[in-house]
Amino acid sequence: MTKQGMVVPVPEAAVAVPPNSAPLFQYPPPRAAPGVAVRKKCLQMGAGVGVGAGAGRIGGWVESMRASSPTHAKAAAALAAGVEEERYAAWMVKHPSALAMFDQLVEASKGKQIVVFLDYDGTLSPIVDDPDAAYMSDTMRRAVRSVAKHFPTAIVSGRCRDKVFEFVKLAELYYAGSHGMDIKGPAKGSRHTKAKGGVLFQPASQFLPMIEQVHDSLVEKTKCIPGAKVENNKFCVSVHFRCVDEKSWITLADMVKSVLKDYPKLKLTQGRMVFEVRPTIKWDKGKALEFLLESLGYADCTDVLPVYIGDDRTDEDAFKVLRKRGQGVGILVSKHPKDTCASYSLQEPAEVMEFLLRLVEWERLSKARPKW
Ligand SMILES: O=P(O)(O)OC[C@H]1O[C@H](O[C@H]2O[C@H](CO)[C@@H](O)[C@H](O)[C@H]2O)[C@H](O)[C@@H](O)[C@@H]1O
Repeated sequence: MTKQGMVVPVPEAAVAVPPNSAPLFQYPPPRAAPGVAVRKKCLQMGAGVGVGAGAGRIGGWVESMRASSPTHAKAAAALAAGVEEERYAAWMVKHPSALAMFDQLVEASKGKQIVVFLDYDGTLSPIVDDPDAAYMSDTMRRAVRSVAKHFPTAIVSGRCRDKVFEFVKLAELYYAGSHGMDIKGPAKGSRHTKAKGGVLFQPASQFLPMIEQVHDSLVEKTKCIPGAKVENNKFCVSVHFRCVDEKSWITLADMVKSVLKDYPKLKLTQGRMVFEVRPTIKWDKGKALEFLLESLGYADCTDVLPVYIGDDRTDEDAFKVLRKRGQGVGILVSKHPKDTCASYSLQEPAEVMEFLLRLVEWERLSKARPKW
């Protein structure tokens, strides 16, 4: 553990470091186990995709679109060859399971206030074809409700805030919709803060009319592509290609780019089989995390431990903030090796739920434990 209390996994057995050569928790974490070929460091995840890209970049677009599909045939072939398995094992050394490392992780939180940040799609609900049907299970809802009883808890999503609230249905949480551009406190108020419910921050409000226009143009332009779906997320727009035939991906990408060329104040990023159209303002999930910590009174505190769990490229902005602060626990939800600034991993929403329930149980027991 560092001075600031950053928890970084160094699973002793897996890394096989001689006992006294390194502290148990190091920051930044060792990037590789001896003898393991490690790929490059954190990519510029979530970086904008060139809107005015020319023909030379088309190959890049397709690769990028394919990369957001874990079931792509190429990946399956690589898995069969065992390459993927080896890569996964090496990746797990760098990003061990937050469940396997749970005891060390909570040990490092002693004396600190844990604040929990949860992405929605792919973290609390499984990824499904229809974005309107990405329901959260009742058991997951109960787990999140229990977490919020013990720790300040926020949902940080690319979705429009109202939509994500419709799915989560818990009034006691903070919600940061539109990739953090629409932040609201708990409707019921929370015992964790004196802040009354209500909108806390909407840094992109002047973009509303522009986003409406772009949404309508994108709907019109892409309606000839079977399976394409345009989603209005209030301060941003998603163009889904999960259900689009791969042969039409480039056409779809070109359509999105052609609409955006008239809007230099908007940028394009890519998520899981989705293009995200967003204002160019310097605001993202990482900024939302910092804003919420500040609202909760933990701006420059060393006695706080933010735990952020997410599965998407846009969550990387939050993982980066935790690394920069030298404080907190970033957990990527993924079954596949990905370039990430997160320190830990969980495979899927079911594991996220297990992790949340363990956190609640640990907190309950630690309160019941006599303090000598
Ligand atoms: O920040 P998040 O809460 O993870 O939101 C990111 C995007 O999530 C949704 O799309 C993703 O989930 C869909 C439902 O499982 C899936 O069909 C799609 O392919 C995924 O990209 C949401 O629909 C988007 O608007 C969010 O931006």
